[in-house]
Amino acid sequence: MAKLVSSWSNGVKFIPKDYVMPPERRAGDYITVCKEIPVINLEDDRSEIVRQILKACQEFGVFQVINHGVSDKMMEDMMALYDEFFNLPVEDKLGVYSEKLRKGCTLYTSGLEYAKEDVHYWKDTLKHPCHPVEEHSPSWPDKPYRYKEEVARYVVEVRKMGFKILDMIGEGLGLREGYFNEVSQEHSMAINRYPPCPNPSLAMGIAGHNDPNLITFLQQDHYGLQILKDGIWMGVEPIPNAFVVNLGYQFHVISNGKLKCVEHRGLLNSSVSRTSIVTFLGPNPELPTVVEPAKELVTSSNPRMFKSYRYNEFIANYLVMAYNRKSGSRNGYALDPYRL
Ligand SMILES: O=C(O)CCC(=O)C(=O)O
Ligand SMILES: [Fe+2]
Repeated sequence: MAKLVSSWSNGVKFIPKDYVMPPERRAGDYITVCKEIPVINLEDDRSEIVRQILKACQEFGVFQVINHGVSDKMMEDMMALYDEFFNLPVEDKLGVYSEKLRKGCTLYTSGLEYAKEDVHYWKDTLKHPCHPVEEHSPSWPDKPYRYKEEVARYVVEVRKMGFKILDMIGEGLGLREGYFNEVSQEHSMAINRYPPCPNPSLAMGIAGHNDPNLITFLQQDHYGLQILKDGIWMGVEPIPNAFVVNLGYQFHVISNGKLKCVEHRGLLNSSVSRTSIVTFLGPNPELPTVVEPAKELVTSSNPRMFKSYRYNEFIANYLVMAYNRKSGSRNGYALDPYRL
């Protein structure tokens, strides 16, 4: 518990040695904010939105949405809730704390397994499954007392928005309605907390990665999220109450390479705590759900790019690779075993 960055870093003037990244794992050069990442208004005309979303997925694999139906009040309340959660006394968080990521509701620090890391990340994360709410909410934190009620409402609203966006991507790709039902059964959340860091250029919040799932919806308060595009790291502008939507590996496979999945990372700042509230939709990692390129998207001019595989096997393999990943490994390496 004492290992949580949020419980020991307040007021520290220097970064402990085991948080100093070797030079090749630091942020390095980047473009602070990329103004080209599309911001899509979900109250526009539907066919126009479908066109914009598809273009964004083809060019970037990421976009932001505004007027998405999740109320400003709900989003602000969620940020306030997590601020309170991470500031709770240690005793109140013990019930969910673990030294490594595990199934179910977990509060952990740094990467996937603190004890095995040579250098740690300046981040704490609360992660839990969300859907069906009645099944999972008993495992969520007991404090703040309003946690279960507020998060349950957020889960419902984000889910509505998520499936609406999935429908529109499906329509843009020419897939039948409900195409993504099987591959979006798992709905989980991760709330990342990056306390202020006395020297942000030496440490790292979360290293470059692709999300393994289908699609991710991220709410952020301050700057820190960056994407890798054409070999250059670029910041994603924090727009109050917008969601950043990024595609995970499964979308790249199902779209037969037509849509990009984007590599991204999280940087730190020296003055404020940053929080990201992240919702993941994807296949259930426990089940042998088959993932493969949609038959509609395989043509003689766009031959099949990936073998079919079972998602539970993919995720087991992904985790092994994530644990063993060397810095600088190529974007998309986790899909290599399945490429044709
Ligand atoms: O905190 C962020 O902005 C990025 C978090 C993220 O990429 C993740 O939780 O998968
Ligand atoms: Fe991510």
